[in-house]
Amino acid sequence: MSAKRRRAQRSPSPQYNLDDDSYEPYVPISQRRQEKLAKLSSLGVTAGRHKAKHIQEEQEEREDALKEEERRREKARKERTLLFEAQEVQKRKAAEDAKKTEGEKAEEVDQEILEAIKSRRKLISDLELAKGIQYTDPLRASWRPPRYIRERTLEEHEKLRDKYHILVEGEDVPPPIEHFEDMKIPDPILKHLKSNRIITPTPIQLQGIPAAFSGRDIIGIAFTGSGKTLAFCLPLIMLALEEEKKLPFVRGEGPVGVILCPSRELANQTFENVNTWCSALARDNKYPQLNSLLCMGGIAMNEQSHVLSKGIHIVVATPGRLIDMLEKKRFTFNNCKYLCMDEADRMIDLGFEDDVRNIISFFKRQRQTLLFSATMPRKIQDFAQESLIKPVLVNVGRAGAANLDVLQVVEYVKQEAKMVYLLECLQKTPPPVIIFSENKNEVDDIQEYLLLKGVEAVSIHGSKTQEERQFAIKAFKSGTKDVMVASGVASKGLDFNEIQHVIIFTMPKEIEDYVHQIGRTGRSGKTGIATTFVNMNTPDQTLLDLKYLLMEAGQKVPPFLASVDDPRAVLGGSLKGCPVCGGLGHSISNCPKLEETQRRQLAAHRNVEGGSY
Ligand SMILES: Nc1ncnc2c1ncn2[C@@H]1O[C@H](COP(=O)(O)OP(=O)(O)OP(=O)(O)O)[C@@H](O)[C@H]1O
Repeated sequence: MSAKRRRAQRSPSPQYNLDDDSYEPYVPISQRRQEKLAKLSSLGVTAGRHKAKHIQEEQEEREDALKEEERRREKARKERTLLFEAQEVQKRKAAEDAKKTEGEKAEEVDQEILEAIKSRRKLISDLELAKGIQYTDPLRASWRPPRYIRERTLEEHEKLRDKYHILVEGEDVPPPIEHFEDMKIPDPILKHLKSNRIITPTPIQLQGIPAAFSGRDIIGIAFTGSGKTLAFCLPLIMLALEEEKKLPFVRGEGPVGVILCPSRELANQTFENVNTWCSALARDNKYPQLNSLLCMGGIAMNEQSHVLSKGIHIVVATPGRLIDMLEKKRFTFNNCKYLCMDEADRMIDLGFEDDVRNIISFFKRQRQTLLFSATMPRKIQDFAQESLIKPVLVNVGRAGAANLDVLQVVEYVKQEAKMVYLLECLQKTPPPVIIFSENKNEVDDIQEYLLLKGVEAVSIHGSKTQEERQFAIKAFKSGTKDVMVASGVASKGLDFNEIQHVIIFTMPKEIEDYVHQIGRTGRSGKTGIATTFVNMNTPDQTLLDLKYLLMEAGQKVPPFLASVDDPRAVLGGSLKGCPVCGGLGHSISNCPKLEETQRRQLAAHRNVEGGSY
């Protein structure tokens, strides 16, 4: 083989081998130049776009950063302003506070406490609450004042109220009526009242009775012994009479209304009054017999089975037994439309509030609600106003003021000298006399001492049996016994005839209790004396309450009492009465009643907690 042929076999020429990968076809220079140009120009545009995008992004980032910075600055500026404002407010407040007297500051604290304790549930039934029932108008009544009274002007009504020192609040208050004869009361009752020397209405009656006859809810406040019982019993008797006339009651029907009392003694006394007036009515053949039921602890219900076997018109009750009877369905409140609470401030405050709510939940229809008392602190009045429907407030004198027919004597008697001085004190007037003490043991000690000294004395307090309590009251009322020694039980509402003298052996902490206690004398327009022993053991605050009460009633203030300074006056605060208990000598922040309430609530709370284990 020639050398030329062998070279050709080992290394073939690239131009001729078409299967070789490295083969590149020939492209003319002009075409290649154009293609390069196109490639370059296309590369240039993309880079421009990328670049523009990049620039825009950078720009946006810068703007965002600027905005962020601006926001931070604004926030800081605002914070600085708020801080500044807060500092300014603080400075202003400090300056204002500096200007305020200690008294004004104390008043602010009192206001805060009052606001805090104000939040109470309205006195409406759970059923009404659940169904969202809200009555807006008072019950309709068929009674109307006589035409000539309706035709009087509002000024004439107001003049009459002024004449009797009656203050009223409320919408469309019914007119006052000066004579029982104009109230359309049935003749037999009028005659009976007359025979008991009840001839003209007292101020609470002349405004309270027309308002109640008109179907209005009432908050009635008038001093002790001013005839409130008739003012709330008579409207119920009239209502029962009207219902009975429409359709006579048969077994299982009724009652039309209920009167609630805080103690058995008071319930018993009110029941006797209602019975007397109903009997007076039934003695006249023109009128039907109205049946009333006394419903309170301590009496066997079978004693009353004869009443339960007929229709019942009126129930007078203490809360506990009433709830028991309602739960046992001995009668129902399906058609009950009158609820009255005597000594109402006590009923809807300490101790009974839950019972009252429970009782209200048995009502199935709208009712007329009446609250009566001699003492009614502002806090309770406000609460009551909220719970009633367009109530009429009838106020005779300041709520919680003492009866002006009572001569109040306050004496400083050392603790160890009290018993001996008591004997001397008993000589001031002829019997009957009531002696009050706050403490059950002290009541027993006093009675024992008096019995040893030959004084005919009986006693009542919460630890005595019902029989003992009833015996004591009967013996004292009938005049068999000259002196009754009692704890607070007997102070509220009991109407003993002709009591000449009340001796308060231990001054109660709450001034309301004092007002009720001295109110056992000076009733029904008669005068009486109240002697109160105080000494080192009587707290200054109680002495202050007493001092202001004496001043208000225009009574002599003994020097030792006059010398008790009021810290509020020293601090320059206002001397308004306490809204919780009505005491004039202290503010809410040191109210003994509030302390007592809190103590009870704490105790109740502990009991509940204890019970859950
Ligand atoms: N219009 C009247 N005229 C004369 N005496 C009356 C009149 N109304 C009631 N009384 C008599 O006055 C006395 C006191 O009445 P009542 O017990 O109703 O007073 P009160 O205002 O309820 O007192 P308290 O706040 O102490 O319960 C009773 O003996 C009663 O018979």
